Amino acid sequence: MAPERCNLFLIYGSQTGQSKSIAEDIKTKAESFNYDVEMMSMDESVEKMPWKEYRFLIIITSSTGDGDPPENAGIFWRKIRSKNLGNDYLCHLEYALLGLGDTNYTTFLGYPKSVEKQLQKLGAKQFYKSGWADDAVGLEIVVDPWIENLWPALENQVLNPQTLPDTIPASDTPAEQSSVITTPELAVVSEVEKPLTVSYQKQEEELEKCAVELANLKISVSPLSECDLKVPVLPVSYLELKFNSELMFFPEDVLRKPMPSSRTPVFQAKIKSLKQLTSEKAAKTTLEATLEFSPAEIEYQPGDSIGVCCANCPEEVDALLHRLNMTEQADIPFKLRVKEEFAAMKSGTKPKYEVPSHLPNLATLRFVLTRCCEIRSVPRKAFIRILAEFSSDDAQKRRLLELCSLQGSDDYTRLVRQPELNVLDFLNTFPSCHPPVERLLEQLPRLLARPYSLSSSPLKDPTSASFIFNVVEFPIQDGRTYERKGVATGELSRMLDKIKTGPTDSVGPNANGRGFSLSVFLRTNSGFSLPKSSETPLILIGPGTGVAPFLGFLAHREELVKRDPSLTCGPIWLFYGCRNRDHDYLFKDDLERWHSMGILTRLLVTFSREDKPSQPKYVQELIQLYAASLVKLIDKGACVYVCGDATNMAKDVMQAFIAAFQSGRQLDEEQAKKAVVQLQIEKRYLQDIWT
Ligand SMILES: Cc1cc2nc3c(=O)[nH]c(=O)nc-3n(C[C@H](O)[C@H](O)[C@H](O)COP(=O)(O)O)c2cc1C
Repeated sequence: MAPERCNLFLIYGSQTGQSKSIAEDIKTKAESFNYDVEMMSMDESVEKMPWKEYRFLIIITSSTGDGDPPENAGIFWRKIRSKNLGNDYLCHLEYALLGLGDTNYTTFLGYPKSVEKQLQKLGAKQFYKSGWADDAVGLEIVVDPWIENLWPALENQVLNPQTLPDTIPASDTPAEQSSVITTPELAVVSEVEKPLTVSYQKQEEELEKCAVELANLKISVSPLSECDLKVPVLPVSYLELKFNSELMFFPEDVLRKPMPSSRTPVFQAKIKSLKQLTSEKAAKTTLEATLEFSPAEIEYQPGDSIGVCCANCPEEVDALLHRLNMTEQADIPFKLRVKEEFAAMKSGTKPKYEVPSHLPNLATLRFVLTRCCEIRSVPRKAFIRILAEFSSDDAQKRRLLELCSLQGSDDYTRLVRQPELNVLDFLNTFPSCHPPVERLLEQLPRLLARPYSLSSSPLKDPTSASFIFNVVEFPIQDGRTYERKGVATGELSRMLDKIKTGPTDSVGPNANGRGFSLSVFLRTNSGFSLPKSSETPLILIGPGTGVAPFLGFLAHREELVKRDPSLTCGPIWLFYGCRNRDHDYLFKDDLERWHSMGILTRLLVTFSREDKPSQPKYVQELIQLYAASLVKLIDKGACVYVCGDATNMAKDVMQAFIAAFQSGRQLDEEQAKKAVVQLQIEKRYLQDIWT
């Protein structure tokens, strides 16, 4: 309980919705403790600067791009760095900060760390140790205990303001960060749920029945199966659905609305072509989509990407509706609102509960589950707590409680998060669980647009743009109860199947029925664009589909040279990697043509699955081979661009450049690392990478 009526200012910076959803949880919990909470994005908070009416500030923010602010936190960042702010500008503020990042990125927690330093510079005092959560191992490992311990810290601070700890400076290295996140003083003190006793004999009978791959998800072992559990508080049920077949629902009105992450309008782009680039023998299937639009709708630059507002797989939505026993109501319009008891508010105050912003007030279940909700999202622990509540079988209920408990954190990470299970996997695995659909709508996050780097140049054709992607596939294993493809890549591959098997006229979903279309918006990426001068040497590293933006760069250069043959151009080196030259050497003809024209100075390709021991397998090995020339190019002002997999490739490539600087400039490892960091600071080592 809040020791006195107390205001909290809660702000979030979120690119893909995780920080926002954590902030929402904190708000709910804070209100249950009787705090008054004002919550908004970091950018929205700028108008309220300098927050004079608040004493306590809670910040939840992630890092995106390459240690950059999320899209709703950039204005905030500019504001707190304004030169005219004095060192005491925020000295009245006491803050707690939770940073979200991913150790796969070289600038782990870049933005939250920078925010913390800047807050301290402006005089803000830390009242609770910052939490640094790592998406690579599971955010909840840090987030859950950080939230649990926030309340005693806050209460203590309200009661004993003199005990404000000395501000703990933001740490810089990942090693320091991980020691912070695992610190034992974050031990949880939470409400203890009355332990549930269940018959384990029954569980053993179940074990025999269930498939081996589900056994671990469904069945626990001692000591977890025997201990008392600390589980999350059951979230309030606040939404209400009222079906009314006389209501009229127009999906187009909802689909035209901008996504929170889109700075540019969402529009319908026709698919001009969709084709498979890889041979049937290739291990991965790569497709190329070309979109058609009017130049007024989108004006892009090479290096930009496109956000595809995708739809969930219809069969999966059907299965979910069926499992929720809602098939018959699937297409009946409904009105969605906050239950009366929660909507009630004092005049002038904000309501405690609102219909989530990604859900329309009027829609059908099929529509919201197809277009609005991320039905593939990994259920958070609070959601699993709800699933437990609606399970009639004691053993299943107990197992669900274990999976969301503090004691079951390892199981949650290993059995739920790592295999990326979703709510349908849970409903399939726990057949006695029958949650009302409103509970899903309260918990499922927004279906996010999927970004793809554009692989074309507007100079070649301003009315079209292409992107390439691998069709992601997840087999039935590790608890996944059905086979699936990626959401957007699956949707595009289903379109391709229809194109292959029938005339597009009969199946096309767009207005005139002639073909297919996609809801898209442009995502500019000024941090990955071509240098202003065509004379700057370029070192491009993009194995697999990471080559996409570089195809745009090269097509752009080709057009520039066509328009002005006297243009002076610096050298371009491309490091590209495939598995096998016969199956997935994408854009071979274009690349060789650019090479023979002199647009591309060096075309260096590795083939990782060809049995030729003397040849390098991966791009980083090629970089090592050409280290001396690359260092010379960098000394002449070259920009290095890296695009593709963040988990291994980007780290190995950076390591290869560190080694190149060591040998090329006779530096020790520390000095070589600093040289790469210096390149990053000068915006000459640029990354567009993904996990
Ligand atoms: C395109 C992209 C870029 C990212 N860049 C970074 C980064 O530079 N540093 C980092 O620590 N985490 C990075 N991350 C990881 C996110 O910060 C992490 O997944 C976080 O949980 C996302 O929270 P949000 O949904 O609130 O934005 C990146 C994630 C994506 C998708």
